[in-house]
Amino acid sequence: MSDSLLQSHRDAIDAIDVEILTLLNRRAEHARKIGELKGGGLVYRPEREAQVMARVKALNPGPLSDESVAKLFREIMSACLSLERPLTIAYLGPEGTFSQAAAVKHFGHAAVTLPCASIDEAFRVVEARSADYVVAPVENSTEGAVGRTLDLMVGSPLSVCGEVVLRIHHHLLRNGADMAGIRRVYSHAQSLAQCHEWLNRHLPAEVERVSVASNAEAARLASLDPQCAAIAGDAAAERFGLVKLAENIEDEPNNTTRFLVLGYHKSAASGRDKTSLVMSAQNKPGAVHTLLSPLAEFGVSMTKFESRPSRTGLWEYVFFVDIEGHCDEATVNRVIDALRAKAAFVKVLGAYPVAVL
Ligand SMILES: C=C(O[C@@H]1C=C(C(=O)O)C=C[C@H]1O)C(=O)O
Repeated sequence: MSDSLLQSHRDAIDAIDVEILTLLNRRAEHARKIGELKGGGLVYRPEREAQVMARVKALNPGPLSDESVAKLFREIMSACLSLERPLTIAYLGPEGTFSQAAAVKHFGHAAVTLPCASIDEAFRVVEARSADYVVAPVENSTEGAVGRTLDLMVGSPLSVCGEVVLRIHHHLLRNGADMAGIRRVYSHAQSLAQCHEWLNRHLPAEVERVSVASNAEAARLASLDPQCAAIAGDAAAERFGLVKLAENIEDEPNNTTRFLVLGYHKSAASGRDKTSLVMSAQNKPGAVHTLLSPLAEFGVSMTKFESRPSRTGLWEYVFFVDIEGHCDEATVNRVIDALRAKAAFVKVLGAYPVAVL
């Protein structure tokens, strides 16, 4: 490669960077003006952000991938929004958990993330208005529902206003160079379960598996004791300076966790939304079938169905149902009315844009 050719490309990049900088700041000025129009009220608009991301993906001429472009715009919007007011996002800590990674994926790096000791506490700080939104795991593709989040949503005054889908990669981490002499492996119970087969194949049976409150806590414990290892992700490995002895050890290669974003504000319709509901059925044969019949009647698709024991009676259940569309749209609205006519209890947990990234 000739030096002059290289230099000419670098000169072109320098000139383009000046243009990008000007345009970014022009964009930020508009966002700031919008903030003023909002008068210090609701600043974050999930439906608008989803539309901006979907639009740039659709318009993207390449060679950058649609995903790269969406990620860049996520950060641009995060920085623009922080000019209005930085958002505080509560999550199940400590720092380095997948919940924190999900919060950053959804709100970008300009948001302030607030680690909490439990999912309960993360809900409570938002309910008490000490943080703006909570990002909580709701289901994993290998392990199924996160019961605590579902239970909390039933009684919480917060509404779901977004979802985040995160690919989960687990690594075996240690404060040491190889696998010799590991006595104990720490991780969150869900992660131990997600790596169960790998652990059976690669570690002696006598190695103790100890479940702790989070993967980041597991990494912290492993960083203190060289006889111990942890199963956790990249963020925790970096945060506690651990060596990755084995990468991507999850049994299911498409291991993915879905998180929900909840706050006091509702999301308006974006054009591509989901509505999450919880309802109860009477305890008699065919009750669930009858309960769900309005969905078929109105041609509304269900993207999730999950049952949980209700806290009110033995062998009574509540059902968590996600449907396509926004509850403000006519058809979805009519379906919800029809469900209310059949179910003992229906609560709309929230309506929100389908995850774009
Ligand atoms: C600028 C706005 O406020 C925020 C920032 C956005 C952006 O940078 O594009 C989009 C939605 C809001 O979260 C807006 O409401 O349009």
